[in-house]
Amino acid sequence: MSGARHGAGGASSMTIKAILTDIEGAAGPLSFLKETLLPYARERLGSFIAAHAEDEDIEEALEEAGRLMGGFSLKPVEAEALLQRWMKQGRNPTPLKIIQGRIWEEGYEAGAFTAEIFPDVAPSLNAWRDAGIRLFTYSSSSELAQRLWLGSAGGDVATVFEDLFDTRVGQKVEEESYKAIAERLALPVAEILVLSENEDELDAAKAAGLATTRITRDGGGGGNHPVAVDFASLNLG
Ligand SMILES: CSCCC(=O)C(=O)COP(=O)(O)O
Ligand SMILES: [Mg+2]
Repeated sequence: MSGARHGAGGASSMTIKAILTDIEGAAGPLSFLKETLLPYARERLGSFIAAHAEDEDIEEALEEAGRLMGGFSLKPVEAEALLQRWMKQGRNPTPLKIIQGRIWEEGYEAGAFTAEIFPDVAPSLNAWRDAGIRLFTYSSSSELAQRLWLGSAGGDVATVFEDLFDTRVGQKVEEESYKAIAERLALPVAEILVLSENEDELDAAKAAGLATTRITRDGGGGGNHPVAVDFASLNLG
């Protein structure tokens, strides 16, 4: 078998060849991000930048942060203030996500926390893969942060995924990001199903022509997209 029917969208059921899933909110609880990961990063941004400003990836991230601000070269203290502001505003620019990922790596290694994954996720992913569906993530978190999360949640869930997309392909609320991913997958947009809890992300995916399902977890309904309460109840026909 090399795909599955997606009927949740109504009359125009189509063959789904790939699933692109969000992590926080769809595959794991948003509370882990909001109550554990973000505070951990917020408290350590200053000391991490001071200690790692000359690491190649951090230096590049800081340069990119300066470019996003109009071409400034940021002193460590200015960089910290900027990143703290972006976090407060709930923004996900790539340099911030790269640096957060590196801070979380230290947290995972120190045993400060373990990621949480909903129990239906791994069995559903395995079943979809066995049905011939190609699996991908697309998260606002960096590829490193995704690998850490997937590897920490009991068994390495990362192995079922063909690739992990992050904001280097574009922001999740931008239509162009989904078109770029479809090109990378070499699949027609309508054959890719996007799973997320976030309506704005799904609106962008739908505008690009991809199939969408909102994973609600709390059982809420409404909105512009088919809804499933979890991965196990997703209707792939
Ligand atoms: C993979 S853990 C960190 C999640 C994160 O940093 C974030 O911004 C939310 O990611 P999502 O998977 O909801 O795009
Ligand atoms: Mg999410």
